[in-house]
Amino acid sequence: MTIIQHQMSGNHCFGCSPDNPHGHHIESRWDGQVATCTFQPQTWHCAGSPNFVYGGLIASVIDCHSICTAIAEAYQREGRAIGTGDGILYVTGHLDIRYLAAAPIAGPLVLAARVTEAGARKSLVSCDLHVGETLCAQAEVVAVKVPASWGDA
Ligand SMILES: CCCCCCCC/C=C\CCCCCCCC(=O)SCCNC(=O)CCNC(=O)[C@H](O)C(C)(C)COP(=O)(O)OP(=O)(O)OC[C@H]1O[C@@H](n2cnc3c(N)ncnc32)[C@H](O)[C@@H]1OP(=O)(O)O
Repeated sequence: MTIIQHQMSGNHCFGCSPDNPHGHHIESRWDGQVATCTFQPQTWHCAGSPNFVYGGLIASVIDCHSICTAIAEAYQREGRAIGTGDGILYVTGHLDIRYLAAAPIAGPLVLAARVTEAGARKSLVSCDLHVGETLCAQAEVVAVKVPASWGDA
């Protein structure tokens, strides 16, 4: 299955660049409809309790995974393989997360995202985050298309 981040060049993102040495290096697997991501939290990613994952980390992985899903879907809508031709870039306009259950630090966090509405300037992305059978977080993201030049170093 296509790993979205492996198809994009010039990505320096803390959450999703494969090349940022300090980043999370998330990988989003795209099947043409749904993107999935498995992220293994480390002990230092804990919240106030050592047993549960910090909410900001959850937001971070949801954010990147959802934006990369929007990018993948936009290339698909244009009939192009991800990363080919003129660059397509989206940023987060709005991120709305419901934290439904504390996420056990043992993880892994398993994310599934899909584009629910796609327009010329923005896409809406819905993302679920499970640990095991438990739905720990559910998010709605507004991904806004910006010029590819925003990705310039
Ligand atoms: C040669 C190839 C090169 C390729 C290079 C690629 C390299 C990179 C590769 C891979 C990258 C992977 C990237 C992952 C990134 C991770 C995610 C982040 O962390 S992103 C950082 C955090 N986000 C920001 O910093 C945004 C800050 N905000 C802004 O810049 C603006 O406010 C922006 C762009 C979001 C909106 O700008 P406006 O207001 O001028 O846009 P208007 O045209 O008015 O809106 C367009 C549509 O979006 C809606 N919209 C805009 N902002 C909204 C908001 N906050 N909430 C809801 N809707 C919003 C509007 O209602 C409008 O919708 P209607 O078309 O009318 O239906």
